[in-house]
Amino acid sequence: MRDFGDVKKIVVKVGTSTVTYPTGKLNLSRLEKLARVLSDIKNEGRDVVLVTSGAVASGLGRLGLAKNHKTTQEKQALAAIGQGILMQIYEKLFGEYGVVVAQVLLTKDVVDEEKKMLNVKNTFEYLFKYGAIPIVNENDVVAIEELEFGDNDTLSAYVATIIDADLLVILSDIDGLYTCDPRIDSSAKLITEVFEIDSYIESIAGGAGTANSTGGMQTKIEAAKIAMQHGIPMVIANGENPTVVKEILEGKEIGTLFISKNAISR
Ligand SMILES: Nc1ncnc2c1ncn2[C@@H]1O[C@H](COP(=O)(O)OP(=O)(O)O)[C@@H](O)[C@H]1O
Ligand SMILES: N[C@@H](CCC(=O)OP(=O)(O)O)C(=O)O
Repeated sequence: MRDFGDVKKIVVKVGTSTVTYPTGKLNLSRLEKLARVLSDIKNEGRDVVLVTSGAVASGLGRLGLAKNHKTTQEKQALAAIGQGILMQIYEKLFGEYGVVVAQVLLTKDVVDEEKKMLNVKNTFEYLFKYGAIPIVNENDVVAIEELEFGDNDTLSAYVATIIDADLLVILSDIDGLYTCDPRIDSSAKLITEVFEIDSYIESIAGGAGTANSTGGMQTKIEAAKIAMQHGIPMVIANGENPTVVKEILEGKEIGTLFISKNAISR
């Protein structure tokens, strides 16, 4: 039986395939549900952070370009165009529920340099004090190799550790971790709980499922490793209906839960 009733701080990550259509246009009905459920969770008295992908895809969508415009420079420029599109819709949708949002763009140096990490930590703390929902993405424009997370799955796990979250939820276009990629093998079975990332778990995690996404299950397993090392439970679930976040907090057995044995006995 899962019990997340006491969760005070939650990080929710949404992938490109959850927030945009393959055309790169925004999935408005899904974003509306996401803003509603996260506002509701905030109203319950929890601190909420949203880590959102979709900037590059939104840039593609706005310009009406094909998916193959994806050199690093193209992606950086597309992200610069798309990030504003994302923030504009979040500002509008959360605003309808009276929730203040804040844009936080991060690069990997924040986890490598103590002073920067402290600045970021303090900013999150004040945003929570102000009752805001921080909306996080990688700062793609400056994220050259040495500075980059490269994917928002590991970014969300680092954010969870920085704010000392009680739960990380990764919403994707799939129900959770399967015994192999269900897009390739229809006999794949959903794994409901993982207590340790061993070589078997690493071996079954494949790459991205859609052209606009990054990392696939591999980067979600990397995220799980980071979260588990810090004793933070993580759930991968299908973001098709974002109200699933509320159900997860209610303790429903949804998706794949990653939890270290130490965290259970705490
Ligand atoms: N073992 C696995 N279990 C589930 N999905 C897997 C697995 N291996 C690879 N995948 C792929 O990972 C995809 C989800 O990751 P990704 O495409 O990066 O989406 P997102 O944009 O949500 O991050 C799935 O659609 C699936 O095709
Ligand atoms: N920072 C990029 C997201 C990269 C990424 O990890 O995407 P995804 O695999 O869809 O979570 C963007 O906003 O387009």
